[in-house]
Amino acid sequence: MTESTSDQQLLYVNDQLSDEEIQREADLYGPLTDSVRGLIAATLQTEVGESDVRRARALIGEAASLLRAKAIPGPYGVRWGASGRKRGWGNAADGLRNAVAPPLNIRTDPDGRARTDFHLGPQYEGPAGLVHGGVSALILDQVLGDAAVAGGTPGMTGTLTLRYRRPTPLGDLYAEARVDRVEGVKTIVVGHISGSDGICVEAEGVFILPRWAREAIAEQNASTAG
Ligand SMILES: CCCCCCCCCCCCCC(=O)SCCNC(=O)CCNC(=O)[C@H](O)C(C)(C)COP(=O)(O)OP(=O)(O)OC[C@H]1O[C@@H](n2cnc3c(N)ncnc32)[C@H](O)[C@@H]1OP(=O)(O)O
Repeated sequence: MTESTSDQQLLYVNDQLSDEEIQREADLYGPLTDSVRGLIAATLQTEVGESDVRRARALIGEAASLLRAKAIPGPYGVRWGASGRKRGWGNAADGLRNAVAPPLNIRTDPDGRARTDFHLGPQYEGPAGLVHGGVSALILDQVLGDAAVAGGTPGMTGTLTLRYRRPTPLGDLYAEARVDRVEGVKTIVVGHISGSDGICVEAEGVFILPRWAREAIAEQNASTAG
């Protein structure tokens, strides 16, 4: 195992928070994230005068100092509470505390399906009025990955193949994914993003349970059996 792999594993933490504490945190930080999302869109769209822009900068600086007065030193990681409820709240695609992430609210089924109705505002623009292709890839990576998790075969993205069939308009969109097949440690998932005119982007992903996770599971199984 490399040093960076073991560093990464340290960011998977069971912090034993109760469901009530987790909900309290979600109720506190979710609206904060939404406020910052609003700020990102306002920053992009504002046409106020120079002095108001300067004043806004000062206010944002003040808010950032207030929040940084007590903060974790690095990434949020992935955390589990006492009941097993998972929080990937730093996730760039759907983290509850990450204002860069569009609010995806992905729903899953245990048969390996995931879907989400979502809205992409002007901050996700690539070509004029259209969704940036990298943003579509980000969302499909997450939705396909969540389908693999839901089906009981989680993994890191090994390969993600996309076909951009038609331009994806900003605004209200839908994405879905399903596990197509499992081949040993590889889970092959297919999915798409669609807009009001139909499917815009199709995706196929190969999700692989990494070697370190396979070894950890094998060790755990051996110690349970012994
Ligand atoms: C707990 C685990 C994490 C769970 C995360 C849940 C997140 C949920 C949300 C997720 C959404 C967000 C998700 C993200 O953003 S994940 C972030 C983006 N992805 C990465 O950073 C992955 C980086 N790569 C790796 O970590 C390793 O290379 C992986 C883990 C992919 C394989 O390294 P490993 O050492 O394990 O591989 P192996 O040599 O034993 O080979 C095993 C098998 O795999 C086949 N193969 C190998 N590489 C590839 C490839 N690139 N495409 C297709 N196939 C590949 C290989 O031929 C063999 O097949 P077979 O011979 O058996 O047929």
